[in-house]
Formats: sequence, C-alpha cells, structure tokens
Amino acid sequence: MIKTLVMVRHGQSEWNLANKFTGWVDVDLSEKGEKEAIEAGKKIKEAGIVFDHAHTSILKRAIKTCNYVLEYSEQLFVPVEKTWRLNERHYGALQGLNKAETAEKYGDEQVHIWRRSYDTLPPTLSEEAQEEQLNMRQFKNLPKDVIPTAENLKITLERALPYFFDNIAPQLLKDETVLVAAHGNSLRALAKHIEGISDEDIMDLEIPTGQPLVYELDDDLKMVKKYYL
Ligand SMILES: O=C(O)[C@@H](CO)OP(=O)(O)O
Repeated sequence: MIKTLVMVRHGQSEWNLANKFTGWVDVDLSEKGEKEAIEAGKKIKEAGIVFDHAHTSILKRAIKTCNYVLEYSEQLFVPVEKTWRLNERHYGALQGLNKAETAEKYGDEQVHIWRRSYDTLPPTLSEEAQEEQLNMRQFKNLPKDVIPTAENLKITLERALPYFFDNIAPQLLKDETVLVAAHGNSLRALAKHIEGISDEDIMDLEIPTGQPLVYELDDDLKMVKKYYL
C-alpha cells in the first residue's frame, strides 16, 4: 500500500526576506510567509489530504507554518511533535550575515560551496556566540554535545535521519499520513534519503517556501512519486 508523506518548508521568514543566513536563529515568518503557510493549508484541504501525525522543528517559523497548515486544512487537532532534529542546518558564524554581502567579500563560488556543498562546513560560531546559544531557553534542555557550532548538509542528515527512522517511518509503515513542516536544508536532507539522491546531485535540489511537497512511498519507504500541490 502507498504511504503518504507531505513536506512543507516554512513560509518566507523575515531573514529570507532580508537575504540573511538564518540556521538556528529563531526568526519569525514574514507577512508573505504567513500567507504562504495559509495557502499551503488550503491546498492540502483541497487535495483532501488527511493527516494522522505532524512533526516540526523547535524554531517558530516552522512551528507556525505547521499550525497554519493544520488550521487551514481544518485538522488542528492532529498531534504535533517538535524536535531539534528537524531544525534548519546550523550556519555557524555565517548566521545573521547578508548572503549578497558575504558573496562580495568571499566570492560567489565560496558562498555557493558553503550553502550547497554536501560536506563543507561553514565557519563555526565564536565562543561568545556559542555561550549565548547554550543559554537560550529552547536549547537548554538539550545535551551540550548535540548543539552544533556549524553544520553541513551531511551532519544535518545524520542528525535528522534517526528521527525519521524512529518517529516518522513507524507511522508511515502503519499507513498513517504524515506532515513534516521544517526547513530548506533539513527537508533537503530527508529528501536526499527518500529519493536516493547522490552527494553531488543534492547540490541542485531546492525546496521552495510554503509549497506542499507530496511523497508517495512504497513499503520500503522509497519514493514512487513526488509532486507539489
Ligand atoms: O539561511 C538559511 O538558514 C537557509 C534557508 O533559508 O539558507 P540557504 O538557502 O542559503 O541554505
């Protein structure tokens, strides 16, 4: 039997709009982002998709998107689990910098490598920024060892996949329909696994904000079909 997993990247955030590296910084949705998330919910309702479970990160742009999607598809009662493992990939010392200005300073190629290469790490957070991060309430109950100072897509995949295997996959295997509302790079990581994309080809995969991406999966949770609503 075909299993259905719907991924939604959060709607445009304030820092997507400002063209800043965001990562684990907890920025809000922009006005456009809220509209995108509402539209995503309406499309899911029109498509008649009925969720049994929803999963999101511990960052408000994804949490709010998840809530808007459930609200506007009239299924706000669906249980939602929040996990740091679905957080955006941590952008290290690039967080808060403007992407265009960073490209002017370091060159387009370097910035493209930082943004899209599978295994190149961006520069890590300063000690001061690390300390600040450790004191943030939403990260305080996480073991220090799992809080990154910078991540590439490979590390993002390695921390997102255990959650997929332990929490999402068992639900899909019971033929339950699952929503994952998360981030550009945490969703690229899951997509890499589900679609079997190579380390090279994953550089070209972009997931747009607020567009529901439907995966139909076989009994081994491999992709049979994917489409955007
Ligand atoms: O800034 C970020 O955290 C991400 C997602 O918006 O950006 P990028 O597309 O450069 O990986």
